[in-house]
Amino acid sequence: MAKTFRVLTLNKISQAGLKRLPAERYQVGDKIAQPDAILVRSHNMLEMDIPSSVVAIARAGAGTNNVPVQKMSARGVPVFNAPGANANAVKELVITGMLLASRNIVPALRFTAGLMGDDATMRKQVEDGKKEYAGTELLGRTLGIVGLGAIGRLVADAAIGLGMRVVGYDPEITVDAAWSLPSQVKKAHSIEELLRHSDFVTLHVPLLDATRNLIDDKRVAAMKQGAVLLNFSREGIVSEDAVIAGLTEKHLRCYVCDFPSSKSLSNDRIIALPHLGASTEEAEENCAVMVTEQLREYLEHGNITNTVNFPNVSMSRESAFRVAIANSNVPNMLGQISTALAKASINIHNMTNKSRGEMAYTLVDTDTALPETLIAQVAAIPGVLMVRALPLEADE
Ligand SMILES: NC(=O)C1=CN([C@@H]2O[C@H](COP(=O)(O)OP(=O)(O)OC[C@H]3O[C@@H](n4cnc5c(N)ncnc54)[C@H](O)[C@@H]3O)[C@@H](O)[C@H]2O)C=CC1
Ligand SMILES: O=C(O)C(=O)COP(=O)(O)O
Repeated sequence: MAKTFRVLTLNKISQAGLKRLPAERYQVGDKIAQPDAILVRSHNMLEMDIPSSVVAIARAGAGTNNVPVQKMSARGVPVFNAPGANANAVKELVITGMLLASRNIVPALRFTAGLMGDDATMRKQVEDGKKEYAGTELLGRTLGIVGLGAIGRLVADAAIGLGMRVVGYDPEITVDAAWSLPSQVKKAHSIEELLRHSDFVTLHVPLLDATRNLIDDKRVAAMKQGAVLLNFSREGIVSEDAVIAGLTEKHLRCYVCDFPSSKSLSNDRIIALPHLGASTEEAEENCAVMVTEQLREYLEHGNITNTVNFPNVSMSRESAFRVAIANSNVPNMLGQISTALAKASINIHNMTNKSRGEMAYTLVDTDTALPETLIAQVAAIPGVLMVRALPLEADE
């Protein structure tokens, strides 16, 4: 009988994705014990005791700072995500954020909500009061984009469409990303250069040690007088105290973010949304479909696409017997693995091996099944982190 997989969900995952895990082979739910895999969105897993049964974690979204990636790497567990699957949703909210700030929409709505009297009285209050909320236009203003990945690129495109000038900064931009950038995007050579010239600054970088407090008091001071800062990345990328000081001194006009805090709620120059960046039907479906498909390929065949800690590795199945091995990227691992197989008279039909940083991953298809004792022997090779036998089921 085909092995069934147990998948624990730590957040609500779109049904469109869950449907990709067929009930004949997958038990999915928020109470699953001893899971093979975990599906998650923003649930904080950093302090969680992750069961040893877990062989994969799938984040239905972009950022994986809520997952203990290093700990999982040491256990040979890949952490999947859904690059780009929610980028359009975030882009649309960033454009919304610029418009909310530039047109003073939040205080204007508060004013409207406080209108009283009959319609004629209200009309008079509107015409007398509206001058308080006069704003500025985006056309011709400069938008600085820090991080030109999936979201940053789309924001650049949309802003150019609205007639803005765009300057970008991303020292680690991929070749593909650079190719797909609109040619109008000017390159800044440092964050400071970008901050100096931008009327709006939007951040689209992951939260890493290198990006924590990326916008601190010095960088707030380096921003243009009257600039608007937008943070739809992560709370920790911006020093909230530095921004609040900049707002108090009227150096900054407004801070728009997706991460409310007690300080931000009491500041009327801060527009804080409840982490809504990826909360659209489309983004939730895209992310869930992408990660469940990737997860299924991995659980059933060992193939890996889109993780943050493993290389992409895929091999088509020509034999019924496959073993997947995650190991430290150190010399002679492949030698030891193939020697163990040869000594057990197992013939290798096909094999692929790739590495990424400290992690290496190998798929070996064999002509005959690997006995349990041989699997245990391979697992015991120092540096081997995870071994899984993945026989092709009769009905596949
Ligand atoms: N508010 C929300 O609901 C959402 C927030 N996010 C956040 O946005 C982040 C970015 O998402 P994507 O664009 O999809 O990721 P991505 O991986 O496609 O792009 C990130 C870009 O940041 C660049 N980068 C890294 N370090 C940098 C630095 N120090 N300075 C400048 N650039 C740097 C990378 O080279 C890459 O091009 C995610 O990691 C997540 O934290 C993502 C989706 C939804
Ligand atoms: O994809 C991301 O990085 C996000 O921040 C989206 O988070 P969510 O899936 O909406 O909890």
